[in-house]
Amino acid sequence: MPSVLDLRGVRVSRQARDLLEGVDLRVEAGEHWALIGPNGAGKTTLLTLCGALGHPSGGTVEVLGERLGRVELRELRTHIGHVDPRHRMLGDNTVAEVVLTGVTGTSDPVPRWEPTPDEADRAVALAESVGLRARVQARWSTLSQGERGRALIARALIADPALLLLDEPATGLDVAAREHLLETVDALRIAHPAIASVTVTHHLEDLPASTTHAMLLRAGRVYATGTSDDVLTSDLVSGAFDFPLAITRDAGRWQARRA
Ligand SMILES: Nc1ncnc2c1ncn2[C@@H]1O[C@H](COP(=O)(O)OP(=O)(O)OP(=O)(O)O)[C@@H](O)[C@H]1O
Repeated sequence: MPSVLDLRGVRVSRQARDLLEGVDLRVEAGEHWALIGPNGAGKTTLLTLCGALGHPSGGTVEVLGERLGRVELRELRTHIGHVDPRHRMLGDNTVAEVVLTGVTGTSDPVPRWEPTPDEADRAVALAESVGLRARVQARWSTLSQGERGRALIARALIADPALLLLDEPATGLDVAAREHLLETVDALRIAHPAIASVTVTHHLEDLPASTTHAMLLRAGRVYATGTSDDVLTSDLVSGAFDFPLAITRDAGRWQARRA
């Protein structure tokens, strides 16, 4: 079986600057990766390639066994759930409508497109599974930031993705909403054991306990990569951030403070 993600020697250049250089990343089914690094390290740029939203300037990127550059990116994207906090929509859609845009792969409901009864049922079931049972018909403008984050996870899951990408899913959430979200992510990893995921975060505290692997990026290069316990050490994280940090792991969760 091909890897879910296989990136080799990847370079991304913009305006004569390398945003990524020499990046290798292989993600297998059932693995849950954290992508960590200081501002501007290239995390979002790397996630863009994983999500088949762009091509590398050099090296090769295979997503779900398909080589970028040789396949239609749009089709490939239907197998990827991408939870992006910058997700924008034009209309004030309901939670159920937002979840269903995961079927059409669009930001807003497609005019004259109707879900099958099965798709409509699945949208409601997924909204319920992320704790939005009472909010299925609520409009986006009335949702809290935590409810929006959970609605976007349900949207990402409706197409049964093999790969889930989470870009700073906990940003802007209060502590209770964050814990709720992390429980949701842990639970879905148990419910869908074959799914692979990559989560970008600035804060180790925002990583679900089910995180299996980590990559530290620094200035567009891989600083460390491997299992989360090998990579999320005080020495390596301090090196990546150029700041003395003490990393601890307690009951599966990580914490960082000044060393
Ligand atoms: N289209 C572009 N043209 C030029 N530079 C870009 C472009 N997109 C991103 N950059 C630059 O590339 C670098 C990496 O950006 P990226 O968003 O991938 O970093 P990041 O690790 O996600 O950062 P942050 O933690 O701040 O979100 C940054 O210095 C950014 O300014």
